[in-house]
Amino acid sequence: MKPKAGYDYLATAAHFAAESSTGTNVNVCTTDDFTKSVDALVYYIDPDNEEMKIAYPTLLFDRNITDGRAMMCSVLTLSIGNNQGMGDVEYGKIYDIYFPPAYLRLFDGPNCNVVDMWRILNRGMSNGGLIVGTIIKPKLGLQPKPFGEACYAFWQGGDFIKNDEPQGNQVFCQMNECIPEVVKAMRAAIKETGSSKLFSANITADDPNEMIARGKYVLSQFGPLGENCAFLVDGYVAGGTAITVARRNFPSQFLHYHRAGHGAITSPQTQRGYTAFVHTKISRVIGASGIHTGTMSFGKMEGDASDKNIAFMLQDDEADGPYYHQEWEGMKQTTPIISGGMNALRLPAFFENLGHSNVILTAGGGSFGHKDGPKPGAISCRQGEESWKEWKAGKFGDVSLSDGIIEFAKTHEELKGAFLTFQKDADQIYPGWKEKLGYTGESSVQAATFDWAKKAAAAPYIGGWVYAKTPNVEGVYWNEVGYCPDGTAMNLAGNETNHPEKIKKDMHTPGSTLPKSFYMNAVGYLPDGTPLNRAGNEVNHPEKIGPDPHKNGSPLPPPLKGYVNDIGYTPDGTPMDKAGNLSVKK
Ligand SMILES: O=C(COP(=O)(O)O)[C@H](O)[C@H](O)COP(=O)(O)O
Ligand SMILES: [Mg+2]
Repeated sequence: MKPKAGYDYLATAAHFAAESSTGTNVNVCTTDDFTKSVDALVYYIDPDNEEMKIAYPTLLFDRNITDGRAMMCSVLTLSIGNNQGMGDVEYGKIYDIYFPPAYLRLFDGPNCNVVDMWRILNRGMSNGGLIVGTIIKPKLGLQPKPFGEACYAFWQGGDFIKNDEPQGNQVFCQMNECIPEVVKAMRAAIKETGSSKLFSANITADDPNEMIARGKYVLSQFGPLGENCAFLVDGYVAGGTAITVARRNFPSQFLHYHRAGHGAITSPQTQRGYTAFVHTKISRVIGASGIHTGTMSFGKMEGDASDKNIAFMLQDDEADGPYYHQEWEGMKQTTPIISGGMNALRLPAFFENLGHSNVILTAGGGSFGHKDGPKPGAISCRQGEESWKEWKAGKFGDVSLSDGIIEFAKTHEELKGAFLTFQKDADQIYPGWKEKLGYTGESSVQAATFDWAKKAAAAPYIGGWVYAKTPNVEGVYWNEVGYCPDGTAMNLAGNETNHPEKIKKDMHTPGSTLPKSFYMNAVGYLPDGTPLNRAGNEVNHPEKIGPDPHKNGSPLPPPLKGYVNDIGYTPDGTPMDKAGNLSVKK
């Protein structure tokens, strides 16, 4: 904390503590002995280094009326509330915060974390290693079908996909069309790869009811794959309350804390607020399963190699912050999610700095930017971990980390592909890589030369479609294709088994395209009048834009599966096809 010019350090510090506890700028006649017992106390000052330490009696902090538990918004309202705008304070920022264990226990803490992901991925319960993940890119602008195809393509090699933090229910990619595509892609990918897959769906909203509605909808679509589904919450912009809404309403789902916006207060350029360390520590207290921790200077976002202390504070049972030693007394870990400009080439040094690879990676550009596409992009990241482990185990002899990784790349196409794709990184991190890998090309290989959508669509289905019930309807029940979690193909699942004579061929073979889908928004217009065949990512592919399927006065497309109420009877016995407005239909 720094006082404004002309103000005494101790007096300002005391005012700061008073304003964040029992006091105001003057003495008030209502203060009594009890009030004084809950004053926040300044117990240390070092004016030269602009440091002060304040002890808050935990009694000051508000508790729930529902269950007596603590709430972080109260801690923050006091510790980083009014004091941020006081006339005698130049600036004040929290660099560390300590929670006495008895008080810490009153917070929810995480219920799930990477351990659950390892279990779902059949990697045991400890040291399961890197979760190779991505973010669906472009950040916005994909419609449901290409979104599902992007998931399908990445899951061929990777484990985990998250919605990018602004993706939700945009008009061109509504949840009720997009999520089924994701589930379809997940089912097919699980079958093909024989490995489980994970998806983190963004349920952030202003309204807790909306968040809960989104969460319930997503789970209803994932069905038996529910545990493969995490919920992403933009925890800085929507606030800790949104995190708690997710933590308490969906305690069994991995709670993915995205921190977009945090730089406004945590950046080292900012003299107010609190640091990324404090922000991240708080996320464990309130129950995030995983939080973005930046890349500790190895990626594109602000950060420092010493930020590994953030990871220790999140994952260890006791750890040192810059000022305080925290005991977590068994509170589960929050898993660091490393993200922001990461790719396979940057991973080995990152792991070496951290000392382990038990973290979640989300590499958007690092996967979808790989010259050969998202599958090799994902595999290259996994190889980034493997190569570091092999180097550490001495497999390449007494060579530098950089030389060890190059050695590994000689026999691993995907990692080699990362060198060819991310040449700028390769030049910086792996000097001499071109000669050592025998690469003679001059110009940089442009990322995204790979048309993953085309490739995903290349292999046709064997056997064709069996649901030609209504020739006009391209739509199908999306769960007619895919697999149950135990690998049972949908054509052999459920009541189909009672009618073996009717069982058709499995419509999906490894590598085959996902089934055609009919989107209710494939026909129609955005509020500004843009026809949907020219909306969103379609404009990036003018060669693919088809005619607008709707003309003035033309009939609307047939419904997917009829009206739910076109069969049956009303309570007075009227058949549904004669009820309501159908009774006047000629
Ligand atoms: O979309 C991305 C990264 O995309 P890409 O992998 O293409 O760079 C994330 O939102 C950032 O990681 C946020 O930063 P942080 O993780 O520091 O909160
Ligand atoms: Mg993002």
